Amino acid sequence: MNDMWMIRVPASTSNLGPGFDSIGMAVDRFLELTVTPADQWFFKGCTPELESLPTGKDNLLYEVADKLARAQGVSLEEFPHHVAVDSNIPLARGLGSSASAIVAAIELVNQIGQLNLSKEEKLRIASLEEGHLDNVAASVYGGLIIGSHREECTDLIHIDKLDDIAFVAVIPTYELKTSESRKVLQDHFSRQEAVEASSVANTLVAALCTTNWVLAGKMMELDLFHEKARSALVPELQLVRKAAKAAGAYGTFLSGAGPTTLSMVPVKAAQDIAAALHEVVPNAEVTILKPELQGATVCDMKEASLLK
Ligand SMILES: Nc1ncnc2c1ncn2[C@@H]1O[C@H](COP(=O)(O)OP(=O)(O)OP(=O)(O)O)[C@@H](O)[C@H]1O
Ligand SMILES: N[C@@H](CCO)C(=O)O
Repeated sequence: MNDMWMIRVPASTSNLGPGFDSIGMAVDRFLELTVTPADQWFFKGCTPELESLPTGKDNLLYEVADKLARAQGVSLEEFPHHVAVDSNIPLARGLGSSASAIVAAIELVNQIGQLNLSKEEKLRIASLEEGHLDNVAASVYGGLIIGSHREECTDLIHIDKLDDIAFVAVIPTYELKTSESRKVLQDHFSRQEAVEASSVANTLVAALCTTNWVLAGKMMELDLFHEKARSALVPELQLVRKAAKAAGAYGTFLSGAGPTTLSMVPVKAAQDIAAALHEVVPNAEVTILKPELQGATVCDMKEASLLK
């Protein structure tokens, strides 16, 4: 890569209701790193939100990159770079900002250290770093991913037949850290609860894989793994769900650990459903997101200008 180059990583939603920690989808918001050789490492946030993040080696991007570099026998110290960090993925809203940073960091080391990591290797490294695969896998692969991350192995299926659907996102002004949102989760399920919860998840997967959006939307609203426990942290979830369904949405779910809610909708109805939801939650940002089929990419600045 010549003097200046770019890493572009899509945002992601995850869970999609009952696909807890195992289903993710990339959406058309992006983290973009512009990387230039320099005499020391420096991370410059290009938005007010990102300007609040560390500029040095305590930035998550460097922390993840350095951990991988050391494991691969690469010394980042010897290859300092200036990294301009731009992103329209809000922090702590359930749209995978930290996951996009983890994936970007892996791409950074892969490029600087000329590691030639495969997508599967990037997936494994990112899933081990994040602790679950849903957001990071969607950011690596793009599209829809359905997978299982276990101590010994990470497996997934990648789906990119996602025509005719969009998401109406309701992004509240308040933050909800994933770490906080995971603290309220139920630790134990009875056999009957586990069987019912997994039956809903299995049917969601089958519906997504066969583009049966009506059935997928129904299953998205029947989660038993996490949304009930989290509804106290995101009080508007039921209100949005009811209003979105009345306006023609397939279904509404908590995006990742929240607080953003996503309503899966027919593309042609997206604008009308967004207007209906804006009425219901006037203080939140209501916006339309589309599935993003392109996963993380590294390119020179000429190619980068074509991506916009
Ligand atoms: N684009 C980024 N660049 C550098 N560091 C980031 C970036 N996004 C997130 N981080 C780091 O990760 C931490 C957690 O990220 P975030 O605040 O987005 O919450 P989250 O709950 O992990 O994820 P989500 O964004 O899905 O809600 C942040 O406090 C920040 O230190
Ligand atoms: N599956 C994770 C996603 C976090 O972004 C959770 O729900 O906690």
